[in-house]
Amino acid sequence: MAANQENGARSVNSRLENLRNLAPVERLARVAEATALGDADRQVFERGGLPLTLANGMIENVIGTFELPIGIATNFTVNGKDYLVPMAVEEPSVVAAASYMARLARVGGGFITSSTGPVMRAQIQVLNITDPHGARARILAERDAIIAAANAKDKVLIGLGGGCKDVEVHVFDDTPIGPMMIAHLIVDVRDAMGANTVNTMAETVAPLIEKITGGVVRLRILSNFADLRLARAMVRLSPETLKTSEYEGERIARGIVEACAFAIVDPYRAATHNKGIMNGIDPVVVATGNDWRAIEAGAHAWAARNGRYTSLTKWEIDTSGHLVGTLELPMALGLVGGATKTHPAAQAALKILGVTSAQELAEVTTAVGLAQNMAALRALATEGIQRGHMALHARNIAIVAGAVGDEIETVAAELAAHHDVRVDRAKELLETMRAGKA
Ligand SMILES: CC(C)(COP(=O)([O-])OP(=O)([O-])OC[C@H]1O[C@@H](n2cnc3c(N)ncnc32)[C@H](O)[C@@H]1OP(=O)([O-])[O-])[C@@H](O)C(=O)NCCC(=O)NCCSC(=O)C[C@@](C)(O)CC(=O)[O-]
Ligand SMILES: NC(=O)C1=CN([C@@H]2O[C@H](COP(=O)(O)OP(=O)(O)OC[C@H]3O[C@@H](n4cnc5c(N)ncnc54)[C@H](OP(=O)(O)O)[C@@H]3O)[C@@H](O)[C@H]2O)C=CC1
Repeated sequence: MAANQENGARSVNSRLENLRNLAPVERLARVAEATALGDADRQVFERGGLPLTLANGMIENVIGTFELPIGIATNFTVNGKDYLVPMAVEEPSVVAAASYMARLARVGGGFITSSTGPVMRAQIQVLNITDPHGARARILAERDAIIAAANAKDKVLIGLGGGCKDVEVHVFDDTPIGPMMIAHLIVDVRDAMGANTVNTMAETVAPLIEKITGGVVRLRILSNFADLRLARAMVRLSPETLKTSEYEGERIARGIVEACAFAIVDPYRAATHNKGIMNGIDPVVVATGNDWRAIEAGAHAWAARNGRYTSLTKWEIDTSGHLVGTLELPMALGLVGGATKTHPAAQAALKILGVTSAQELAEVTTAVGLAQNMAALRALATEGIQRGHMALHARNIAIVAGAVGDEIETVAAELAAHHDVRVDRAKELLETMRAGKA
């Protein structure tokens, strides 16, 4: 079904059946039709996303560009709206897994999400003070003047309803270099990721902070522990939806809850469990031109916020026997700023996604993280990860072994069918195939 663009609102049907069986060019046509993607944006994907001239303006000492595949996760419904989700990632089975869980979730209405406002913290480190608590009191007494100074320069952000909203002070009485006072600017960055925005504010108010405290300011930089900028996703599935030909739905639900309990108590497992969540989140962050290091830093800081590294998700069974999954984490994503506007593929990806605010982007991305975690736990708690993952990884192995063109699918299918996904086996198969043709 084509996108409905009436009144600026867009409605997409994300259940693009059979997309997996099309050639990439046919898939692009189908996605473009479904999302009413214009010719210029389509061409971005056909030709390769980033011209060298633009790349050269983005970072230093550019010698070329580095490409990743971009796939579309289908079936997502978030807060009653369908999304086709662009994911830029090198790992097989990630896009398939997200699409699969989104297909199951949509039976019960999809994902429910919410978020806080787009609020970031900038930190200003103040040294050489013998009375850090007195300095704290002086800063808080001058709160309004500090906010006014921070907001003096960024007229665009203020015009959009954003800007510095508050000042917090954290005192560390005992550090390796003596007492330290850290002032935080609490800034609503609207649709930006906000790092440059808040860094500029922190540098602007630093002389005022020195004057008020009598100390010396050193670092003036945002915190990637964006604990005031949280996104949340929730999903609820019936056992009937979860069941497969091999496993009862109740068994799968219980297996997912047990797997999550393992990650809640054991940091060795939590690291892998959370990596599985980031398997869903990072590809959307990359595809939309956002800063994935910032998202990773925020996620893991949040996972360790109570002093012990733990699971980012929670999986439970409610009183009616439904599986309920939740994910909450910092999600500092922008629709403007950074590379989001510079990179043509990021712009085209945002059009496919059809989000209209940074908060909406953060919420959809969090729903993808939750779906990805569910896929991994469902597989791990039942048949194991290797069947589904290695079957799709087999194409990679075939390429490593030297397969080209049609040989890739043929060799991969043979490897997967015998659950023997190894490069040396792929080479043997190739030799046999080529000898047979010669
Ligand atoms: C891989 C699947 C989905 C196969 O699962 P399956 O049961 O073989 O799939 P299926 O053929 O029955 O298809 C079911 C749906 O999956 C999707 N799907 C299925 N195949 C494709 C494909 N080729 N291309 C596109 N979409 C695909 C698609 O949505 C399809 O529905 P349809 O739309 O066809 O009605 C499943 O085994 C799975 O979800 N496995 C988990 C995979 C995973 O988690 N991968 C991440 C990499 S492993 C890792 O790094 C993380 C980890 C595991 O360590 C994290 C942790 O430990 O927690
Ligand atoms: N630790 C970290 O994570 C760090 C990350 N970075 C990098 O910073 C970049 C992101 O910074 P960011 O501040 O988002 O980028 P930009 O400075 O590029 O963009 C933000 C600016 O865009 C303007 N703007 C226009 N429309 C809007 C809108 N709707 N909402 C909000 N602002 C709007 C604002 O004002 P105006 O037009 O007046 O500029 C705002 O200050 C990323 O590239 C990131 O990698 C940098 C330093 C550290």
